[in-house]
Amino acid sequence: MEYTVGQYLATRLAQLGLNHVFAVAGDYNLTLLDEMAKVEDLEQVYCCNELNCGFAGEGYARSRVMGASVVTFSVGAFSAFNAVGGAFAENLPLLLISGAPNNNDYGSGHILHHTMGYSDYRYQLEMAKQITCEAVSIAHANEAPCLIDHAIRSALRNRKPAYIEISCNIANEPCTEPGPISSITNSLISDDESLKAAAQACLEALENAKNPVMIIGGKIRSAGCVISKKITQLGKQLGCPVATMAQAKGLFPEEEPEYVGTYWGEISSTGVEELVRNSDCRIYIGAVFNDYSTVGWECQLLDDHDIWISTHHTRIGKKEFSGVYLKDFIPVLTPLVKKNSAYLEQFRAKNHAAKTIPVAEGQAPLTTVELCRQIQGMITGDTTLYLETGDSWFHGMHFKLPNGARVESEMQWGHIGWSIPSMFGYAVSEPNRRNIIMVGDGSFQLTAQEVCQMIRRNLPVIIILINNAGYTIEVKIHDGPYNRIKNWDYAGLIDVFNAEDGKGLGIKAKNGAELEKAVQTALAHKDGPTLIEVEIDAQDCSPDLVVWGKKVAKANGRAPRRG
Ligand SMILES: Cc1ncc(Cn2nnc(CCOP(=O)(O)OP(=O)(O)O)c2C)c(N)n1
Ligand SMILES: [Mg+2]
Repeated sequence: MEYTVGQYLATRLAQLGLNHVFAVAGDYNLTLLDEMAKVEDLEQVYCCNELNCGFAGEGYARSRVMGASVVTFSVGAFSAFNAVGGAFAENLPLLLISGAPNNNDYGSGHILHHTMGYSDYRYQLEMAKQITCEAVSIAHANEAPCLIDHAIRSALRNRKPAYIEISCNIANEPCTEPGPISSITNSLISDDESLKAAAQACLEALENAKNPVMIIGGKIRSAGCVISKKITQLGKQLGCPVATMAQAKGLFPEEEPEYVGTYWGEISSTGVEELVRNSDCRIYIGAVFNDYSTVGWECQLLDDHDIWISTHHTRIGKKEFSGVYLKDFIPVLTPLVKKNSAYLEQFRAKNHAAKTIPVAEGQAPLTTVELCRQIQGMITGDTTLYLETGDSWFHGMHFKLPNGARVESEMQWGHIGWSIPSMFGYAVSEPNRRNIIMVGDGSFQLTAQEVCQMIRRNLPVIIILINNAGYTIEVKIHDGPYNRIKNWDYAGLIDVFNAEDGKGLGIKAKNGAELEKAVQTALAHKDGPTLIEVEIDAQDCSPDLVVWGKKVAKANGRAPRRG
């Protein structure tokens, strides 16, 4: 088979197991899209705009080995960059591919459309270098295979986005045939000596610990399900209490007896903050300590007794072991550790079991308590629940997840509106899961149009839209007129997106009885999305958000350092 640059790129993506690539057309990428379309098994999925296209690729990367989004130069790529920044912050391998100027124009002094209006077009590559682990520019066909492989390999090894721009007149130029994909997927291996030394140091630390506790953080998400399973085995082998940080909700099976709940400082699950604070050996795995996850820096931070295992290095007490990769370290450590379940038994004896939530009166105005009680009833082992930035984060922490259920959030980047396009990309990859989004009205207004793509592809995503008349999470941090928003008829929007042939459903629910009915309709509706717009009083929010909001406001309001 004769290969062109576009076909080489598409073949590499197909070899990695991608069946879809997200795109928005633009005259710098049309030939590239034509060439990529010639490769079987790699369907092009078109989005409404490049921000959503980037987030769709990010959502796909939450389900597959990576995601890929194709945009046009500058006017497309600049929008997509926000999603690329999010993928970087969330450790997700998204490949952003941009069309680029004709290679004859470089150095010509030509002013081109869709550029900044001067003749040096390298600014986009320089910008991409700041938000990816690798950024390459392809202006000659003979260098394409090597640069494409290098960018993809870097993204996979670093679990970070990468960037490829291809001159528009190169995409259909002939190039060599791709070799075995293993040259790209083979991962770095840990330094053997450091691996053994880290395991030994860890065992000594655990030997001396009376009350070890394992805390799982959000970096594990991008390490993939295989690692999650290995971490579960370690937790069970150790027999100690296991907590998940907010970003890692769902990354440890919650039906396991070792699971104790969410560790989120003062708003942790009952008894968990005290359990972590009183531990004499905290084993953090993939933990991310930022101002939000530490509730304004008021959480237990790393100390000399702690073990911190991250994706690329490990710190045990005062010793650093770089080049010890999580994927290698956990399987080496697990068979060596001794069970130490005394601390877990102590915790269980205090019986922190959550209280049952009573069913609200059916005609009473809907509350977040009743809403969450009903959402809990929707969650099954094949559910993926997206929690959008907002009060949804805090309610989401209290759901009990049956084994197999997944939660996705974006707590490091926190771009409101992320959940709609990211779930679109995720659902393209996983159409048969029960895909549910919990999203606020404020967030929804940023990226709502991607619901029309869910309609176009008959994806049965269930969108629980919380209409609480504004930016409640911001109100609880710091209120002002800027937190009020123009109301929409959110449920009515579905008719707009349906146009003549769509199968989306839009339902309003203002009390428990209407919500019950809407949920049953949504669960039965399989050939399109269902948006359930729930009316919630603006003052009704998670008590955890009120506590968290005050602490974050305090951290934001620290006086400037003098001198
Ligand atoms: C792109 C982007 N722009 C602004 C913000 C700041 N922000 N964070 N949360 C919000 C409000 C979220 O409001 P909703 O989605 O309605 O959520 P809740 O009312 O809290 O349920 C803003 C405006 C942000 N996080 N991301
Ligand atoms: Mg809101």
